[in-house]
Amino acid sequence: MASFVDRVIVHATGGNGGHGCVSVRREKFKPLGGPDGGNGGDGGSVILRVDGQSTTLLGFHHSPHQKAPNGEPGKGDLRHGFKGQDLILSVPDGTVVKDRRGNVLADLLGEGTEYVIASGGYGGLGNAALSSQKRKAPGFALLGTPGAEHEVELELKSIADIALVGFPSAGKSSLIAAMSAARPKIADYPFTTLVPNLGVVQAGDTRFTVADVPGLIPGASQGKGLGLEFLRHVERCAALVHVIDCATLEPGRDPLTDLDALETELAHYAQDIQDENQDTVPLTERPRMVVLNKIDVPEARELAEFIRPDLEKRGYRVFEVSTASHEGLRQLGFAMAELVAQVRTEDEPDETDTQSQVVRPEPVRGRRGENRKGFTISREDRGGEPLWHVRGEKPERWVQQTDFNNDEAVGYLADRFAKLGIEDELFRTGARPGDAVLIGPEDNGVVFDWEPTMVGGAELLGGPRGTDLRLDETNRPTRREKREQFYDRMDAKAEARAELEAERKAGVWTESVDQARGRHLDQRRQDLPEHE
Ligand SMILES: Nc1nc2c(ncn2[C@@H]2O[C@H](COP(=O)(O)OP(=O)(O)OP(=O)(O)O)[C@@H](O)[C@H]2O)c(=O)[nH]1
Ligand SMILES: [Mg+2]
Repeated sequence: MASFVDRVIVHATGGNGGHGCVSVRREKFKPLGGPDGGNGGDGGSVILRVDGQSTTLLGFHHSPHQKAPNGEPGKGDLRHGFKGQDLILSVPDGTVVKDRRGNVLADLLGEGTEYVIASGGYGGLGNAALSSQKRKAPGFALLGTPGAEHEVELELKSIADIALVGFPSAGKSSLIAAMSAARPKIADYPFTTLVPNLGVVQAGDTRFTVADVPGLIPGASQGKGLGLEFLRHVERCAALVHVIDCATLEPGRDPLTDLDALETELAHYAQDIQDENQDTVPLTERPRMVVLNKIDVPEARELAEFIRPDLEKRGYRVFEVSTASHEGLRQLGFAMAELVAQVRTEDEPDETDTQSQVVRPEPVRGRRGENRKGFTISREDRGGEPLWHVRGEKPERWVQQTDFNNDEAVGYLADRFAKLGIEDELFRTGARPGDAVLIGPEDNGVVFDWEPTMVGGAELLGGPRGTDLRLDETNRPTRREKREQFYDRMDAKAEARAELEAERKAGVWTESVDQARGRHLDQRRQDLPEHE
């Protein structure tokens, strides 16, 4: 027996980004023509998209693992790698996406609505894109990052204007088959219908959808029969139609008891779900009608006529039909159309309902405690030694992009870290050179021995943040010292002058100081070559 598939687990893996390429242009007479390695292409994403043609999640039951293609690596001569194509998975309208803990991630309503389960990795830059004024010919390229990997649970909650509810074999599938183009399986055993069938009915100018859901039995809200598996489908329908079998020969069953049993189950279920969907009309308050089926059987017709007044007293509109002879179906169709039109005018759809939208998972950015630059540093102990744990979207991605066999690439990574301020932050939080630094998650990160020299900023090494050894070593004079030096100089000059004057007076010199300077300048002028 086919199993009831409207809840499946999907393991989605985004495609890996292609690696960037390292290449140098070759040209005749130009031995080093500059870098020309192309970029890798981004990996494809795994995306769910609501498709009106799709009615079941059965496909995922058979192939739960879905992987989008990888991006192609870049090549020389500036050829960039192709992007991996997104893998679009068609899902029925009303698919709910949950994580493995049962939290709702997205509720896909409306044709074309998308949800990205696992995004593809980034393609790596080639050495052409990495070249800059300072780094003219990079001997490295960035690696592509791996695609994201996520496991989600998909759950289908059918959306239709009207849901047919009733005991197994009441004739729900027969009814939808008689009124629409849907061709569900019909058979004389309970639980023939395992997956909901949707049919489109046209009555007059009104066109509406009807969902035929699996049969309901007492205890369903506690999980009996197919239990909650299908009560879910009723949840999204604007109106309900009770289909009641008037020809059943089962002991203990008659139309009124059946109806009570159905209402009790719905009420139980409604209570359970009401907390979740507070903005929708409660299940028990949705408009409903009663269809008494199988009146082509004489006893059934009698019974139907007999109980009709009772039902009407309870406030239901009642229709006696036979899906076999098609008796009463026309009136039923118009009554359903009326009901639908009434519901539709009551709640005009908001704009968001008609527009298809793209739902993306929350970006990793802005995690709690992260600083403005997008990373956190926390101190952990590992065997008595401190371990500085760095988390953040950027630093983690940069590590993934680095080819650790290439020193130049490692240097580039170090530059990026320093630029982001990780270096400064490590100093600030009290890390010491030689300490272990873990970047990324515990199980999948990269551990470095921290060597600030490698990263620049080595001069900060000796002292704590705010002090700089260079400052202590220099002897730039203060203003006061400068003034003192000036006076010293002046004094010395005055002394020398006085001494000279004294010597001149004593007759050691035959000319004054000024005369001597003038003579000296004349001499210099004569020595200079003539200008032409
Ligand atoms: N005589 C008669 N038999 C009917 C009529 N409608 C349905 N049946 C029969 O009732 C049986 C059950 O019909 P289904 O339409 O499969 O019933 P269902 O409510 O979809 O049942 P589940 O899918 O098991 O919940 C089938 O053998 C039908 O041929 C009717 O109007 N008259
Ligand atoms: Mg059925």
